[in-house]
Amino acid sequence: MQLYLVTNRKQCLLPLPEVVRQAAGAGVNGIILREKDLTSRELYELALPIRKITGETGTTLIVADRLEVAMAVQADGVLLGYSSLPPGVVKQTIGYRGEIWASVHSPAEARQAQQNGATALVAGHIFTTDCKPGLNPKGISFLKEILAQVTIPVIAIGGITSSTAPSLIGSGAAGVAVMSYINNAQEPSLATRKLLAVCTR
Ligand SMILES: Cc1ncc(COP(=O)(O)OP(=O)(O)O)c(N)n1
Ligand SMILES: Cc1ncsc1CCOP(=O)(O)O
Ligand SMILES: [Mg+2]
Repeated sequence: MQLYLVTNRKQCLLPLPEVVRQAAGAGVNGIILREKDLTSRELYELALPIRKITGETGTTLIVADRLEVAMAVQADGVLLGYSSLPPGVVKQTIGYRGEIWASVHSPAEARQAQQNGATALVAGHIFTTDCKPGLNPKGISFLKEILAQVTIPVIAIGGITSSTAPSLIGSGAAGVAVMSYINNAQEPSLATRKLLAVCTR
């Protein structure tokens, strides 16, 4: 399984570019830059050094929500959520040629996203997480329902740690996306290595 870091600079004990540098250096497969509260200009300024770091390590960079920022920094793709442009608009109307990932929360959304040109899906939240307070986790059964609907890669998100990730091996998920476990770590490189050891088992 692949391992993706979803950024959250507010959880970080170090400056975000340093967390990204450590995770990328430790071998994470990709960075999903998700800082929804920033303006496009602010996100662009933050994305520039992160693009430089990921370029040096050959790590995939996906920008969440903001297609214009993804294009401006020549990221590998965009991750579209509820408040973003729909995948079909990004692909057909705009003609974006990069990766188009979609954040999905039901089998119907997953099917629709694939039909409209999504190249991968991020599905969750699978396990309990402080990032989705008061919301019941959807569990591995939900992941399986999504996998049954689509042929594109599906990445599991929500509550992924070195303790929960092993239960996803063999589930069919192409990867896992992690926020708290790495952003919030004293040593993001160590947290990344621990998760990679599980994911590559
Ligand atoms: C039921 C439901 N509605 C909306 C959201 C927010 O989804 P999304 O746009 O994917 O944003 P994040 O998942 O990145 O917070 C949701 N999670 N669930
Ligand atoms: C963006 C997002 N969508 C579902 S859970 C989540 C946050 C990541 O969860 P965690 O911090 O538990 O890795
Ligand atoms: Mg979501």
